[in-house]
Amino acid sequence: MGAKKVAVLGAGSWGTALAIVLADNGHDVTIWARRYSQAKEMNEHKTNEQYLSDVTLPENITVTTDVKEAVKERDAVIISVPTSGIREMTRQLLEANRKIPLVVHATKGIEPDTLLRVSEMMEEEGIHKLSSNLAVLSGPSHAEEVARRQPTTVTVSSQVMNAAKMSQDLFMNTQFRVYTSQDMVGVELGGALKNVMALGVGLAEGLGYGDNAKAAIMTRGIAEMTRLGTKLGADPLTFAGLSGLGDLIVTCTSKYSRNWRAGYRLGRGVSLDQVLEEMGMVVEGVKTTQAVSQLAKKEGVEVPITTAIYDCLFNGQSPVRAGQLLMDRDPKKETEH
Ligand SMILES: NC(=O)c1ccc[n+]([C@@H]2O[C@H](COP(=O)([O-])OP(=O)(O)OC[C@H]3O[C@@H](n4cnc5c(N)ncnc54)[C@H](O)[C@@H]3O)[C@@H](O)[C@H]2O)c1
Ligand SMILES: O=P(O)(O)OC[C@H](O)CO
Repeated sequence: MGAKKVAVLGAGSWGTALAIVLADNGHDVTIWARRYSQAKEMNEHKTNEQYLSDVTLPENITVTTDVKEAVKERDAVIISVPTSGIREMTRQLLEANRKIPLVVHATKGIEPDTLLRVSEMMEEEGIHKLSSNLAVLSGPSHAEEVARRQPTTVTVSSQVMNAAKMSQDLFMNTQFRVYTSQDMVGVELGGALKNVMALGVGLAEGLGYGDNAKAAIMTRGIAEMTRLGTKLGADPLTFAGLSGLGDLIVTCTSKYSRNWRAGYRLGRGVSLDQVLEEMGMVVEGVKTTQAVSQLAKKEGVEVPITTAIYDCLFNGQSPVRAGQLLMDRDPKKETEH
């Protein structure tokens, strides 16, 4: 593929790491950052100290705080802001009013209250007026490793196969291997739901529980994710892939995982407000836990692990008691739904 002009909206850890992949592929990359001081640092010093320290940005990345400028004459726009910023970001994109051949979002969450996936939020805001090619990029990929060119595999998914293929061509390189999928529902849900399980594993480890508890939450967690996802129209096999099991493994076991770290601190008895303040970066799993609890109730799907985590986060439940209640449920067959 020839060099393209690409905009990345979001200068956090993930937006910056994806911009590095794109710049390595020879594309001309413009990042949109919210804060002028950050844009200035990235342009002048080629660093992003707050979100990705020890990384030098390639020369073919420029940074602006003007969305219109960022998306001018771009072949593709990548959106990498937290779920809470998706609507505003899409509105700003619509205000810029430029047709875009390809839009890829890389956000992992579900909106509380509306219970919509990220692509559904974007559709509701009218993204189709700018582009008929909307894809999601997801999978086991911590920004810290991607930015250091460590081997990583992800999935790009779109209902439009050509959009998935275009995304694959844009991002793929020898350290960043990209698979395609047409199960956007499953890929988006996998990326969002694994964050809830990572909070749970962190909580358990914060309590001092060991690898058995970790394996239990991960394995019964993927069963729970698959059960809810299938009810919402996803292909169950997607949950065995990179955007499901793959991302669950990395987020529940990596030292870089913010969701795991937040859960761990909660398990050590630190309050949710303090944990979020300490983190200084988005911990998507917290709001997603609220959303998944509501979604499961609405769909009549049993999600005992999510419910236990929800109670710890929002109902003052003690993590020890929540764990005990999970263990004391009625006996079941392993494959029972
Ligand atoms: N960090 C990773 O390794 C990683 C990997 C894969 C996916 N993701 C996902 O990517 C998304 C972004 O995460 P991140 O790690 O870059 O977060 P981050 O906390 O590192 O950075 C968030 C960025 O978004 C900006 N922002 C915050 N609220 C905003 C809003 N309302 N509107 C516009 N911009 C806003 C911040 O200024 C910051 O630049 C999340 O959904 C996350 O789950 C992260
Ligand atoms: O650091 P986390 O827990 O937000 O996870 C980041 C990515 O989703 C891992 O693939």
